[in-house]
Amino acid sequence: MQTTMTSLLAADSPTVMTPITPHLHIEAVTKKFGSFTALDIISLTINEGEFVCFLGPSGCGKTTLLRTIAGLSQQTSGKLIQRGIDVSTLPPQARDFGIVFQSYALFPNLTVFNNVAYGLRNRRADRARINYRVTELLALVNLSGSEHKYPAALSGGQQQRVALARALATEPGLLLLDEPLSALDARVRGHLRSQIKALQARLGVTTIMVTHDQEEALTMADRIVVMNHGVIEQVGTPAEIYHQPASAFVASFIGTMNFLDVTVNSADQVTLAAKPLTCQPHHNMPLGETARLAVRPEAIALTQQQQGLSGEVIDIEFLGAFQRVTLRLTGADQTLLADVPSRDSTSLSLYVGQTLGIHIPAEAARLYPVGSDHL
Ligand SMILES: Nc1ncnc2c1ncn2[C@@H]1O[C@H](COP(=O)(O)OP(=O)(O)OP(=O)(O)O)[C@@H](O)[C@H]1O
Repeated sequence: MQTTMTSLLAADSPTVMTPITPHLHIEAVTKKFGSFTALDIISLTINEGEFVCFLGPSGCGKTTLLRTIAGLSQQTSGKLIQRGIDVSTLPPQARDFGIVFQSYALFPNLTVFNNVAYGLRNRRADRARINYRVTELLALVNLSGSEHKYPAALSGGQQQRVALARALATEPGLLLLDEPLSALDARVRGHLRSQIKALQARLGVTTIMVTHDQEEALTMADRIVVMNHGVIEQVGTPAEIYHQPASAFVASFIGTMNFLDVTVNSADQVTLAAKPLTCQPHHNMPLGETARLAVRPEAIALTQQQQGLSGEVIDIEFLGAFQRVTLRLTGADQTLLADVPSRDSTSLSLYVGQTLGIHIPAEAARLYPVGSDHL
């Protein structure tokens, strides 16, 4: 049980004071493989009870960071402080975590019961304690009654739930999940996603999950750490990452984003297709120069009025809840995507070849330097 309370999250609520206590400090961790830098001076604090996702494209260093936290890979420099203890040089078995890998990694020759009991036996827990704990955990992951089965007799999703129970058996302070859902088919993945999230919230165990799946990160994480080329691009809640991407990389990696060439007129004014447009205030963007304006398709409103910015519909894609409309901007060789909710599409009576007014709200339009949006 953690007793030190280092800060409070309560700014706008006088009655509810939720303590925030750091669980893990990652301090300037660098990992080199020969001359290649896989992690470049990573610093991050993960709080007690948080669900944090490391998200990024293949090769960005997220697995290396998770393995370094577990002690399965030794950092070249930097420190790891867990609950106030410097664990930087401790071997994995001396660190306080449970881990679930992508490949279920269960012992094939042990029953479900014995797989889950494994860590407890290693710690010489008594028989009654083991029975109680394994029964409790199998109930938690909805696998009561499977005690005597062998892993081969279970589905992928069931095996991963056993792996989760096994990782939690010794009540670790930290749960590490290394792409735990990526080997499963989409339906099982969706189901297990909500099960893991509910279990984590119920147990309150600090959890770090590595994923390259943005939807997984957005739906499961309290905070997302977006990584690219061994550095952290942004740390934030799913809403912050989605609505206020700190870099063009984050903007292009998460969700669908339009990037449009504009000319910078002032701190919050640009010209797009010869029309003035207000955007979020920016800093350090040279006036008179070209920049990239990022705006999400769902933020754009299409209208029958054609004053101001307009475009010709060149494609309409039906996606159920909304229609994704591709428009070519009038007076510019640029296209953009706009999502029209299905309930609004009738009033617009959309058709290819039609010219429509395009409204881009200032709060949804952000500027980035040219060339920075490439993944
Ligand atoms: N043992 C190793 N020796 C040399 N290079 C390595 C080693 N392990 C990882 N790397 C390199 O470090 C970089 C980061 O690898 P890492 O596995 O952390 O990426 P990742 O973001 O988890 O990607 P993926 O989703 O593909 O696993 C990659 O370029 C990888 O090739």
